[in-house]
Amino acid sequence: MAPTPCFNCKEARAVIIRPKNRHKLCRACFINIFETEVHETITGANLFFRGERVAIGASGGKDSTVLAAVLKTLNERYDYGLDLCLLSIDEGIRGYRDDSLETVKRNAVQYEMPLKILGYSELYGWTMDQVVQQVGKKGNCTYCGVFRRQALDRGAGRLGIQHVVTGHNADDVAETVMMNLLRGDLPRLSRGTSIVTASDASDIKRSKPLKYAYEKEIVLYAHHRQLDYFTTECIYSPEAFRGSARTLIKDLEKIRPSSILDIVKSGEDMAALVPTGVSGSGKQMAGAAEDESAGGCGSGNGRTSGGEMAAMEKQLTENDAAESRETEIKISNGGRAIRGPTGKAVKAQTLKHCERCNYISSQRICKACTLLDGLNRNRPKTAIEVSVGMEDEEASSTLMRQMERAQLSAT
Ligand SMILES: Nc1ncnc2c1ncn2[C@@H]1O[C@H](COP(=O)(O)OP(=O)(O)OP(=O)(O)O)[C@@H](O)[C@H]1O
Repeated sequence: MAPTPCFNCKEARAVIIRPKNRHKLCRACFINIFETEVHETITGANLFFRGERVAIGASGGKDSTVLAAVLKTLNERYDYGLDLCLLSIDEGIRGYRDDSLETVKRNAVQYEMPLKILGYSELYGWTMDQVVQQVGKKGNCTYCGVFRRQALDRGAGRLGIQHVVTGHNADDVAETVMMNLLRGDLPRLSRGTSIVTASDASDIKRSKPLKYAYEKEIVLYAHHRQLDYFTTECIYSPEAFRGSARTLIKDLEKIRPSSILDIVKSGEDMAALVPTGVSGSGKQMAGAAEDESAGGCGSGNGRTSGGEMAAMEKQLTENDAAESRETEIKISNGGRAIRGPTGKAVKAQTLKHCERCNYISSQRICKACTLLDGLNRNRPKTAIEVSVGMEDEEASSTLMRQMERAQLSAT
């Protein structure tokens, strides 16, 4: 059978069926179309200004690696004039983040971008391994998510950078829309849909240049550009509700590929109904700093039903091998109040700074400090349990330090 020509250039052989619209494309056209679409997202939303310093939230996974590669390409091709760097948060998960950070270090060399790594242990006095030891696997994603959002802001602050971009893609956004729709939280749905989250109270703006890129296309792009990225998923379990929303999105995509973008668009339309003081999108927002969709992690874990993405990556590798042999807010419509997940009418949030750490928060004490309080209260018990069986000098001095810290936090 004669090879199918590329839908775009009509010349080269098509080797990719685009997940977004089923067009058959050659490698070069697919790469070019993918990059052009991200460029259009960037220019359409006026994401950057010339001379801007931008930190790429880099986890070493496919999304942020593709984001770094595409931004480098577009910055050169269209002369954006951006000063790009990589910012990685080390959550302290042995056997996962330590390995993925090795990938980020290689990416820093490959893309000639400076890299800053900031750890939870340095910022909070806890690694995620210690948190999980204390709280168990269930619910640990909440700690990790809250800590990471703040860590990205703090990392950017230390670098004197005011814009952090993350690799959240269309699937992530659709998932957030779905989750918040199912729990009846329109303000949060609106924040998760917004391409930019920024706050009057914070210098740090966050954005998602891959907002309209399908996860499957990100994998294809990474594969066809032979990018160096880390595939292992987080060893701790994902939040069950998020996992179910993911499965639902993936199932819908199988039946109707446009579902993902349709859900994103519907989310945007619904977001438009939410007044900015409530939604927190745009520059007037409140509370987005602490919003769960803002800083990752959706956790790659459980992202796809039945490890679909892993299977796709495996298939791609196999194909390659084969190839080588070949205030109460009313909406205008009806004047009904916007309701939050508890069914109560949502009031416009007032921005404050956390009394402990000064981070932006709609509460007196921010979420991270509240979580840390709980962890630190139980620290002496953990410190003793953790150290059972540790006999060397280093172990006992670690124990002493932990005990001292626990005592300090208890006073
Ligand atoms: N440890 C981290 N350090 C810096 N940025 C991070 C980190 N974890 C997540 N992010 C940012 O948040 C985005 C979404 O994270 P999430 O864990 O949901 O990702 P993912 O879809 O598996 O992304 P990736 O493929 O980039 O790991 C990432 O693309 C990245 O930009």
